[in-house]
Amino acid sequence: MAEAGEFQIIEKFFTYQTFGAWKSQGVGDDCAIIDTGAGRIAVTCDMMALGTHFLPDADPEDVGYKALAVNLSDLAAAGAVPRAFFLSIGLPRRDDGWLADFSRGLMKLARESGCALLGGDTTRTPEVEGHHAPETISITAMGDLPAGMGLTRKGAKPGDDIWVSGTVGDAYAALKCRWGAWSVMPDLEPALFARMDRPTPRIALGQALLGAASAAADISDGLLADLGHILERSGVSAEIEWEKIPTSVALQSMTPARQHEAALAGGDDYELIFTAPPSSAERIYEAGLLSGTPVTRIGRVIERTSRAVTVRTPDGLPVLLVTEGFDHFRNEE
Ligand SMILES: Nc1ncnc2c1ncn2[C@@H]1O[C@H](COP(=O)(O)OP(=O)(O)OP(=O)(O)O)[C@@H](O)[C@H]1O
Ligand SMILES: Cc1ncc(C[n+]2csc(CCOP(=O)(O)O)c2C)c(N)n1
Ligand SMILES: [Mg+2]
Repeated sequence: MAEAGEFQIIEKFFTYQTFGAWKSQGVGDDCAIIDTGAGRIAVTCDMMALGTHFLPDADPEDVGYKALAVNLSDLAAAGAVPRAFFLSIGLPRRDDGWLADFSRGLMKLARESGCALLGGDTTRTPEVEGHHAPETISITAMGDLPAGMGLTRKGAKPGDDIWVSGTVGDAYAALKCRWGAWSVMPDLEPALFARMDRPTPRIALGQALLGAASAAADISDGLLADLGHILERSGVSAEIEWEKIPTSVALQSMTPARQHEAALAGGDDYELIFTAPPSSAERIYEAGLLSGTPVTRIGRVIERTSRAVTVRTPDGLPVLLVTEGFDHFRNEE
């Protein structure tokens, strides 16, 4: 995990050997997979903060929904069945209107996914120079797995196909539009914005991939960044075909450079990216059908080379990216 920024912090300060009775596969996956003795559980922890993860004018109902959705997406990447979550929330002030909306969004997804709120913590955010730090929400979510099962980022083999669910790039494009940097036809805006506000965790697909996929991750930092995590942990490289990457009509209406940036390096997609041997292709299509989730084959795993991912285009031109994917602490040491 020799990477810059966010991942270097985790490697340097927060990667400890496990001790005690509960062991996991070690940090670096979407979930810790733990054999408790009584069974196998997957646990994840994801935070959202105003300004970093949502805009000041975001609808609090969307914020509540998304705070749980991003955690359920990590459980989906492990193939786990969501069972319970804990909510820690820091608020600068009491605002019952905001809280009622937040809670409605949160509980809607909790009910839909059968994932119960079992505890948490509520604090006022600290006051520094007369200002309270903004709203910060942290959720820890847990699910269970069949004995001995669970998807991780390790296990991709040369020759495996690379698959992605749904479409990628919309949430990033939506954020760019909201910042006023990019634009789309007004009739395409609502669907685009919904992808940023209410991501769909691919829970049923993740479970259907158990025993069929060789490695999996959810796309939060960007397709290339999260595929990069699979490749690194599996000790392999990849070739991707740009024209196979599934994108929405809204994204396709933008310039090729913007499509590349959003789909490959944008993030906030909460789609699953996974690998599987070609002999499992029928099972993967079946998993997509059973879970009602589109799945697309976008490339293949190759032996490790000096380059983690090569993106091929029909005209053979290289794909130039202005960003390498989301990293909270890039270029900051
Ligand atoms: N402060 C921390 N202490 C211990 N482990 C951490 C810490 N922060 C992150 N990790 C672990 O490092 C790995 C990468 O974390 P990261 O938050 O990037 O997860 P992710 O699934 O790639 O992204 P996302 O959280 O957006 O789904 C995970 O296994 C996570 O549990
Ligand atoms: C206001 C605002 N600014 C930026 C973004 C984009 N964004 C924030 S965090 C993240 C990656 C996953 O985060 P994490 O690693 O913390 O789970 C992305 C793509 C947004 N949604 N809202
Ligand atoms: Mg994840």
